[in-house]
Amino acid sequence: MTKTVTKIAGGKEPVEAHEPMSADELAEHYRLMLEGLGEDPGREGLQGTPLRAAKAMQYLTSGYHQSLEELVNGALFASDSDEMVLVKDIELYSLCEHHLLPIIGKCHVAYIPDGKVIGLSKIARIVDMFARRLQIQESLTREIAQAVMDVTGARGVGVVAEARHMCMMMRGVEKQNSAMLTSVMLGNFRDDARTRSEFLELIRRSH
Ligand SMILES: Nc1nc2c(ncn2[C@@H]2O[C@H](COP(=O)(O)OP(=O)(O)OP(=O)(O)O)[C@@H](O)[C@H]2O)c(=O)[nH]1
Ligand SMILES: [Zn+2]
Repeated sequence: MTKTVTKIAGGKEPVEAHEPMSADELAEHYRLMLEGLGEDPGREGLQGTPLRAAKAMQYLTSGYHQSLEELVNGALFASDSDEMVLVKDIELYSLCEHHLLPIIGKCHVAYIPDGKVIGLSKIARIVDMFARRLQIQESLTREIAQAVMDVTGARGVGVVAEARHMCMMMRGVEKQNSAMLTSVMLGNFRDDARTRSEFLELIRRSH
């Protein structure tokens, strides 16, 4: 396996990383992992598992290979609205970079346009692009906010994420009811207390 410098799409700086493997190559590592866990990868129930798991993990980290530009695909529309746009309760499925276990929750994204609005679905796609990487919730929240800002040139962006970490529930401290809340406010969401509280108030409402 050669170590190369790969530009991770969407990241600000090129990061040093390995070239990704094919699903078949990655499956071989899953097969070894099963052996390492004392399992028999040859038994009937596990025969397709290494390749299945490899493909699943590739999908769950496919956000590394997406670019914001392709994802937005030009879906920006001229608008003179300067009212807040909020997309609430976007499902969030990510993987924690410490344990490779799921982070499950939801995310609320708001922005105040400055001349253009973005296609509604694209906000959810931006969330998925950063969620489908190995993450900590703080970075995930910040990357989503910054991407929405960069793409829309908005006056401000607010992102709140609330999620449960399987590494805290299934193992470790085994806390089943704790959730982590993170928020990032940019532009006038940061500078203007009224904008921020309108956002937080809208999130709190059930409809
Ligand atoms: N800040 C932050 N911490 C996280 C996130 N996901 C997992 N962690 C924490 O990362 C830490 C890793 O700590 P370590 O002591 O190295 O790992 P560990 O022995 O598995 O820790 P325990 O989970 O406490 O058993 C733990 O406290 C996790 O709860 C996240 O998104 N943000
Ligand atoms: Zn974890």
